[in-house]
This record gives sequence, C-alpha cells and structure tokens, in this order.
Amino acid sequence: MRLDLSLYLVTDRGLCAAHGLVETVAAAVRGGVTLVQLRDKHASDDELVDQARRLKAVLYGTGVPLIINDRLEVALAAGADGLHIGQDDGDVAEARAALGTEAILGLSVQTHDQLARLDPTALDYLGLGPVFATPSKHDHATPLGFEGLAALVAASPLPSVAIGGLKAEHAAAVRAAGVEGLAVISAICGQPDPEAAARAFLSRR
Ligand SMILES: Cc1ncc(COP(=O)(O)OP(=O)(O)O)c(N)n1
Ligand SMILES: Cc1nc(C(=O)O)sc1CCOP(=O)(O)O
Ligand SMILES: [Mg+2]
Repeated sequence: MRLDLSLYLVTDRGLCAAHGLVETVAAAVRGGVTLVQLRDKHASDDELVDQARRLKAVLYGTGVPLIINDRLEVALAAGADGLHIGQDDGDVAEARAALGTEAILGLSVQTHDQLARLDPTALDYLGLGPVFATPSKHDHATPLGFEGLAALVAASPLPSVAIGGLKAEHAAAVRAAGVEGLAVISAICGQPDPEAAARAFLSRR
C-alpha cells in the first residue's frame, strides 16, 4: 500500500471516547488523514486485534494504511498494513523479517545517536519527537523544538514525520523543518469535530 506521511493520526482510546474509535478514525480520514496508527497501551492483544479488524473495515477502499503501535503479533494477527516501534519495543530486523517486505515499518527516533545506529534498509519511515512536551505520552523524551527537529531531519536517511504537541498552527513551521508530515493524537482525536480538525492541518501547509 502506498505510504503517504502527510497527516498521520495516532489513536488514543480515551481521547477517542466521545465519538468512539471507529467513528473518530472515519471522520479524520474524511478530513484528509493519510495514515492511521492504532495505539492503545491498556488493551489486551485480543482486544487490540478486534479494534484493528474494525478499523481495517472502516479504512477498506480509502487507500489509508493501518499501522499497529508496538505489538508485532497483533499486526500479524490482524493483517494490518504495518507496525510502528520505539527504541525499546524490539528488534527492527526481527520485525521486518516477520512482517515481510511489503509491510510498512516505522521507528521512533529522539537523538542523533539513534539515527546513526539504525538500519535504513529495514525501515520505511521515522517518527521524530517530541517536538513539544505533551500529556499524550507520559514518558516522552526531552522536546526537540523546531531547531532540534530540523537538525534531526537533516541527518535522517529516511522520510520522517514529526510528533508531539502538534497543532494545526504548527503545520507550516514543522513542514519547513523538512519532515514529510505530522503525526497527531490530541489535536484530532480529542476534538469535538475530528474531520474539521484534520482538515485544519492540511489547510495550513
Ligand atoms: C509516528 C510515531 N512516532 C513516534 C511514536 C512513539 O513511539 P514510542 O517511542 O514507541 O512510544 P509509544 O507510542 O509506544 O508510547 C509513535 N507511536 N508514532
Ligand atoms: C505517541 C507519541 N510519541 C511521541 C514521541 O515523542 O515519540 S509524542 C507522542 C504523543 C503525541 O500526542 P499529541 O499529538 O497529543 O501530543
Ligand atoms: Mg512504542
């Protein structure tokens, strides 16, 4: 499936509760989201597979891929389009071997050391962050700011998305730092109108 990193929705069960996970994702895709990551730190594997299957159904025919956060076995069991892992979420080469060459595989990067150590041939994209401090990830690293983000992008061997505390008004400055797109939880999931919230990111390119 084609990888378009322009606007990457990362889900959060709590923040999606007002409209429900499936309707929030459907609305965000109508608003222009190009990639969806199912991220739920509290769900069991079985619950996550069930959520993934429901999201696959709503994304069917849209061309928007479904990525699973952290859990390789869930991505495989649900037949998701890909997996996103962090620095402590397992081995990139093992994930690639298990997923196969067609799947999308993303890795979180916070530092230049991490960039220098990664194997770009096993990966499709990087998630760079956090740009700003955010309550959506309690254990996030030190914020990069726009300058730190631009320095990481300049050294990155792969296309990247920025993540962490991003709102629509940041879209132009974040893209100017060189990323392909923005990854967002609360500025879409936690909004009264997720479709309009997604559209706002794309109108401020
Ligand atoms: C697109 C994207 N970028 C970064 C992250 C963060 O991944 P990670 O560091 O593994 O943290 P958790 O999301 O697992 O808490 C991401 N999920 N997506
Ligand atoms: C999931 C995640 N990863 C981050 C990182 O820095 O790697 S920041 C983050 C949370 C992003 O949520 P919001 O858009 O609500 O700030
Ligand atoms: Mg992770």
